[in-house]
Amino acid sequence: MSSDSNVLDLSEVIAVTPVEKHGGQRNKDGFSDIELTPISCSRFAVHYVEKKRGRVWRPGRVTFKCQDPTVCREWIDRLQERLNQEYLRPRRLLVFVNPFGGKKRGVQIYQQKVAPLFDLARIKADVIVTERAGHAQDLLQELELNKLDGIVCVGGDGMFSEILNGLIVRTQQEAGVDKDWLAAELVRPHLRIGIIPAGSTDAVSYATVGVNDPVTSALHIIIGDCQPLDVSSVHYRSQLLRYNVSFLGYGFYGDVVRDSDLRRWMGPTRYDYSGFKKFCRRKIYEGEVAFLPCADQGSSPYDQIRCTEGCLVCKQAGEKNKPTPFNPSEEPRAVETFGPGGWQRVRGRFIAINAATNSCACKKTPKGVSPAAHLADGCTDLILIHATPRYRFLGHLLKHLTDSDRFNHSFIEVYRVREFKFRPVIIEETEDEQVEDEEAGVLSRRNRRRNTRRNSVWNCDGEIIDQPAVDVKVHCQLIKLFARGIEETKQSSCWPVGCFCA
Ligand SMILES: Nc1ncnc2c1ncn2[C@@H]1O[C@H](COP(=O)(O)OP(=O)(O)OP(=O)(O)O)[C@@H](O)[C@H]1O
Repeated sequence: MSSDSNVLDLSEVIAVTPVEKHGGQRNKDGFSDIELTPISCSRFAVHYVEKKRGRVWRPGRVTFKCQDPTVCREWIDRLQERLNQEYLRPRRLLVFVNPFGGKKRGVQIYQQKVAPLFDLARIKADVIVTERAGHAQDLLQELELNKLDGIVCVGGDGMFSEILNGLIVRTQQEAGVDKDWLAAELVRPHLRIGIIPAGSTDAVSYATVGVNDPVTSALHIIIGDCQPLDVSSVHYRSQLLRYNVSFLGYGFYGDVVRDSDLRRWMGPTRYDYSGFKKFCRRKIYEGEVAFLPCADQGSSPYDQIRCTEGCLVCKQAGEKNKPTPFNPSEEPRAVETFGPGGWQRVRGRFIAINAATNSCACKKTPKGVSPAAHLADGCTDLILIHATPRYRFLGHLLKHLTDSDRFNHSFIEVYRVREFKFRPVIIEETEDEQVEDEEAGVLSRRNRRRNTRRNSVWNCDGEIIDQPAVDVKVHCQLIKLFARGIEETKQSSCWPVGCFCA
């Protein structure tokens, strides 16, 4: 409900509860401390989503009074019945909590901010606090998932990535689809994923909800929001490496994540430290990128229009990519990969090769790496940053802070693509070495050619992929989140400093 309106949309009602006359003190998060259920109550509370500034949601509450307790009971029952008919609302969730993500507050965040709301909305949650990295992903291969309506992760992008990978791999296994085959048409998981942000960057939460606020995300889950999301699969030869939903970066951003991973003890500031360090070094990587452009999309990375709630570009892509019913007795189908545009190639010396499957917005880069990228159009924005002096690269990085045309540089090429491949060129470096001249029996300086591998790694949604030669393919709307895309607001936030975490 907006602050200037008295109309309450039933789809944004959290719960209806009986209230005792003097009960229901609010605490600072807006929860009611006393909720009693007397048989003869004459008041009831409607808990609803209250929209605050900056896309933040809070639980609001309005109390109704009835003269007759029977009428009151009837109101409660009817409204509850109506809420039960909202079939997209989850009733049972599996929740994974990473106790070590971000500022290590995952368990507290869940217990204090999320669990009371799930209880209020009568959602049954089976909670697992992870014991090690990879725990959630492993459990997703063996747990019974049939009775669930969704899976929730409490943590950052790394934790979300575990749930994403675990769920997609499990779905393909059950459907008999070969996940390693790049051309396979993947089967969409039926469970939605909810993200309660409790990490350092929370880029997926930013890109899909517009804010990293645990209460807001919990409310999106409760009212059963549904946002389809594109997923890229990253392969090396005939092997799946990872599924990814937002950012892939080789070169500068790969080096930053590799360096920052060694400095986890620094907390979220590790990204800024490693970013500064890698900016000063400015390594150049040579290689060839081949890509398949989105020929029929009617949108481009240079658009001024942003992907927001109810985006038409995503809607049209969804209609074109309706899943064909899966028949396990059939051979897995191959998706046609060579569209009318055909493959294109760029060979060069790059500071960075980035792919943004959505805007990749985060707190310090509010507009994202590619502001016009869509959540669910079946494409990724491939950004090639060619070798250039440091000051010009800095100019590009600083443009991440503003809405000005950040791709308007001669050293940057941007393409909206469905698929791409990268092959590095291994640089041979010449080094002066002291070697022993056996015949003369003296030490002399010689030029010796050494094969020195100077490869970067891929930053895959904040995780490291060591293999530089990758094939990447976007799977249109492969998963669904408990979100609704970015809601339009009048005010926009902009942070004063840039960040290097992409
Ligand atoms: N119990 C655990 N102990 C150690 N590591 C864990 C545990 N549970 C999950 N992890 C791993 O911790 C890594 C980081 O977690 P997470 O993404 O939640 O936080 P973050 O890295 O601080 O946030 P962000 O990814 O948004 O920057 C993940 O890759 C995940 O696999």
